[in-house]
Amino acid sequence: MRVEAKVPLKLTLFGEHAVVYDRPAIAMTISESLKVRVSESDRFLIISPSLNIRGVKLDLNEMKIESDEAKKVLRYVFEVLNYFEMKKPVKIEIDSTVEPSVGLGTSAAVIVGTVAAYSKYLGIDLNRDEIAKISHDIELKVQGIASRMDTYTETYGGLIYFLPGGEGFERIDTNFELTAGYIRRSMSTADVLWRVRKLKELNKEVFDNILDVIGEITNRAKSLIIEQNYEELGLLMYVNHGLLFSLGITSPEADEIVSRAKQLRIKGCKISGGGAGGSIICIKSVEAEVLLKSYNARIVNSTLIKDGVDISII
Ligand SMILES: Nc1ncnc2c1ncn2[C@@H]1O[C@H](COP(=O)(O)OP(=O)(O)OP(=O)(O)O)[C@@H](O)[C@H]1O
Ligand SMILES: C[C@@](O)(CCO)CC(=O)[O-]
Ligand SMILES: [Mg+2]
Repeated sequence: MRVEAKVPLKLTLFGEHAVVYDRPAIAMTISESLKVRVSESDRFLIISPSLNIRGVKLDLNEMKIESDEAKKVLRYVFEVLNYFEMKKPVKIEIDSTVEPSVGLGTSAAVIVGTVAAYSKYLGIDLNRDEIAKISHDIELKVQGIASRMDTYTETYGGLIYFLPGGEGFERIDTNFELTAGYIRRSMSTADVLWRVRKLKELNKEVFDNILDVIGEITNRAKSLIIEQNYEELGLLMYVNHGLLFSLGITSPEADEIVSRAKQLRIKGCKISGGGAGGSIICIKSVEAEVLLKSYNARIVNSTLIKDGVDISII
């Protein structure tokens, strides 16, 4: 039997990082996706063509490759297999339409896809809430810090508003067109999350005030998305980006792109996701695409997808 889980990737519209501290956030699934295929094998095999591993140690006698880096980047998959007590050995193939670690929720997608496909292969029927909860718990275990946003958005799909307090979420039933792309990153989202945590410990009051303003922006943005008022919404994107800059989450290149966007009167632009480079979203326009391309950004298909993870027996 071969089971395939197709997971839509996601863009964070507002509230990244703030959502980790129980502020609201808005995210949406897009046409880019990551697939996890699970099939019979006499030993555990993980195949992921888009992963680049730096540094290996080769035991020539045994012709075995050892890599600490490989162990680190595959921890998300390992923790899923551990959760299911590695009941049956399988071959796991991971194919993504984008590179790893670009601010599009690839870490969450690897987890959601492996949970969905491996549980189905084992004959365990999980509903979407169970897939989302198990996946969030695993992302939190691997990273040490994580909100429910990415794993729940990719499990359920659509344009989703996460309520303050870190519990509920609700679907926003409207369309929303963006121009999006990603540039190179200097670190993983987990690294950025821990750097931001240190900042919070330095000055909790200032940190919390900034997060409160991001929360207010996110709540206002929810209404503007529903009203399709992209003029005011775009202004809030610039403000949200500026607040992420104040928390050290952006990157010089991303800041330059967003500043140029404002200069070019592009309605709105901000980083999206973990930061340190990665994904950038703008209110849809030809100028935005030309700008992102001029910085060698990889343009992504940001068409809103209303369905979450899809599991099939192939
Ligand atoms: N195709 C893949 N195969 C195996 N592991 C992957 C793959 N893509 C991503 N990963 C795992 O996810 C990690 C990247 O997670 P990270 O959170 O930094 O990026 P992201 O999820 O794309 O961005 P964000 O969390 O900001 O949305 C990689 O280092 C690797 O461990
Ligand atoms: C940066 C962050 O808010 C979004 C990463 O896509 C982390 C999280 O919510 O777990
Ligand atoms: Mg991630």
